[in-house]
Amino acid sequence: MTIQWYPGHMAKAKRQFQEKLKLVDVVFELVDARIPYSSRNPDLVEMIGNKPRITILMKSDLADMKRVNDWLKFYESQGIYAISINAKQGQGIKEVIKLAKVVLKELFEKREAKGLKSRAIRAVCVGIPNVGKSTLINRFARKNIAQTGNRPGVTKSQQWIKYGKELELLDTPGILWPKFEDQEVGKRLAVTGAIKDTLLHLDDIALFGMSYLVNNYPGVLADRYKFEKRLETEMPLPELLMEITRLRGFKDDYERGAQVLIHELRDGKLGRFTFETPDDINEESDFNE
Ligand SMILES: Nc1nc2c(ncn2[C@@H]2O[C@H](COP(=O)(O)OP(=O)(O)OP(=O)(O)O)[C@@H](O)[C@H]2O)c(=O)[nH]1
Repeated sequence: MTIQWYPGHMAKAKRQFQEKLKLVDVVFELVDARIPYSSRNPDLVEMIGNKPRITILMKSDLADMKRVNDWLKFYESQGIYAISINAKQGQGIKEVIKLAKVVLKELFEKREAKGLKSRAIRAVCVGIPNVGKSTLINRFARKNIAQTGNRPGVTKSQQWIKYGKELELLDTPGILWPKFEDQEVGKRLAVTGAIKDTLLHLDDIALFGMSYLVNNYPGVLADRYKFEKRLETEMPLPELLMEITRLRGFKDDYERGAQVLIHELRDGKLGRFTFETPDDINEESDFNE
């Protein structure tokens, strides 16, 4: 599902998320490991205030692990708890819980010192559309289908998913909008499939993806579409896209060529890529503000 965001939508989404926030100890902020900067909502930090946050880099099976590790180091340098997982295959779920326990250790020790009954950690997922919120929630749910049901003071529609005795997760996530701060961010969101193709021309997305690959992952396009590697730099990219279209057997159907290239890129058929590095954005943003 991709939502077109309007001010009314944004205000409502914010309100709904703030209601959920009241119920939890920790927020799982989901971002796409291929675009950890562009897929975050910069308003989140202000929205959650002092509440602890863990940033989860989703879809790491599609991302460039070297760059993902650079991102994890970057988060650490900023004092942000972060972890990369592959929710589709269920990898990293236990590590998320382990990290949540570390993050909340002090808070839970204080509760104990006050003589409060021990209980599971309560969490909520939040992220932009398509980032993998439902996939992650389902991963937690499969472990223990039994839901805790409604609890006094909890809105009827809010259900908790229990993961053993350790974690309770709200079964509905917070949904926040992506911010199209600039063209570049918009293109990164489009190339990974976070926003509707109709918002940008297909060939613009394809050409952006191709240019990124040629500059950062040379040889990948040539290997996939079986042309001479030197063409990646010698041929203007629109012509190269035309060539790829022909090589794929679509004659001069440039749109179809662009579409297939984008889909193959998104699905990981060309390899694993990350479209931004901490160095690209270091000066643009503070992740803690
Ligand atoms: N390769 C890969 N794909 C994933 C992963 N997690 C989710 N996906 C895919 O990403 C797409 C979106 O996942 P969802 O879980 O529906 O995302 P969502 O954030 O709940 O989306 P909305 O309902 O639009 O807000 C689906 O096609 C998933 O299969 C992952 O770890 N790896």
